[in-house]
Amino acid sequence: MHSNSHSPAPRSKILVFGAGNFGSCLADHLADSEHDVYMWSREADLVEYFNQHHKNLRYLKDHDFSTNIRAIGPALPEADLIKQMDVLLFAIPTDGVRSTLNQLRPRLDEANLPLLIFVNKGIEVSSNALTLEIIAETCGKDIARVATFISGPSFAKEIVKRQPTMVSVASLSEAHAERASEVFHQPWFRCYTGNDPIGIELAGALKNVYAIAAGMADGLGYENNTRASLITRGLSEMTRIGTAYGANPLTFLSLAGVGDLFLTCSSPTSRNYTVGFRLGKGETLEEIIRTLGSVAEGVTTAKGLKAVVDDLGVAAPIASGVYEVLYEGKDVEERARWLMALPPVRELELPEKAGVPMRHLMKKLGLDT
Ligand SMILES: NC(=O)C1=CN([C@@H]2O[C@H](COP(=O)(O)OP(=O)(O)OC[C@H]3O[C@@H](n4cnc5c(N)ncnc54)[C@H](O)[C@@H]3O)[C@@H](O)[C@H]2O)C=CC1
Ligand SMILES: O=C(CO)COP(=O)(O)O
Repeated sequence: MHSNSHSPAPRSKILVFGAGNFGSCLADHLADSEHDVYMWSREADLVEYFNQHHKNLRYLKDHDFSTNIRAIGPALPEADLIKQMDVLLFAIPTDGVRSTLNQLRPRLDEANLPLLIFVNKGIEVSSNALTLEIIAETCGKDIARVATFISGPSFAKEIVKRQPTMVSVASLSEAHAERASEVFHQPWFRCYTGNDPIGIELAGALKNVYAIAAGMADGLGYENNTRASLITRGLSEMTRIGTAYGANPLTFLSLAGVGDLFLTCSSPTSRNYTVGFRLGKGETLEEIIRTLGSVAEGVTTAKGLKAVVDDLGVAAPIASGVYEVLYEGKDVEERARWLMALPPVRELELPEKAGVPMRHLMKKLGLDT
């Protein structure tokens, strides 16, 4: 008999790396979906407290977590535990991915590889690399070709309350994207699959920089017209950069693109928006980072993005303005006036010469036919 309802995914053994807001929230979602969940943290006190109280000592402190999650750490898990896993989920900031994968690589059995899912949203500071490239460099091209990426409008604080949420899931291997979607998909958490992981990654990383810009505008006291314009021009800018990189322009209309851009540019729940808002109110970046209590990846990504944009030679005035405030000591209000005083341009323009970074990456992955 045909049914439209979703049949439950087979029960999987899942190891989540990272026990911050997003790692612990996703561990909770997966455990609630009947999977067996392990959650690794590098913080020994968090591990002990979590296993005793089913509460996270530092993040989402009010939430009662599923008793079906076992916290482990601070040492990274050994090969015998990893061998038992169907899924490894990475929920650590982009700048921690390379060292984590370097340590894990010898413990992975390539003949029996678990499904790898990445949910970080950023560009690595030291290399300007996206996560797909980091995976290729640390784990090899065969593992990178089947790695999967989840991104979209998904505040951890709302997922733990089971607010209806929808995300994009992408991989160069659509079969693997479908597996990742099956692991996560629930009536309160819908997944939409695709085959443009570079586009999904760029969208997730770049929206954090535009969220800082939107927060700055709100902090300066500008109102709804300004925010809506910034979101739209941010989308235009992010699509131009992504297309020049080699991503599919349509990806920027996805949940990971405009969906997450809209979310983070319009809510104080976003840490990136909050960084911008506080800068707009006159606080220093150092003070904001010291007191934020959680990562705002847009701050480091603005640096990597500046290098990427300069390399691609595309116009990205909003991203440049954010970079100049964060790293060149420019005044927020002066940069806002500078943006408004730029000469008029055609509204929608995609770059003619596109795809050089993507072609380099595909070559690294042995997909340059
Ligand atoms: N919080 C949210 O609503 C969402 C977050 N994300 C992304 O997920 C990633 C993680 O973010 P959050 O969990 O919110 O950050 P967080 O600041 O709440 O927690 C970060 C976690 O990563 C660990 N960590 C930090 N550096 C590490 C390193 N070098 N090696 C190993 N572990 C390290 C920390 O100990 C902590 O457990 C970020 O890329 C973020 O952009 C994506 C969607 C939603
Ligand atoms: O990516 C997010 C929600 O989709 C979280 O945004 P912030 O990192 O700005 O809090």
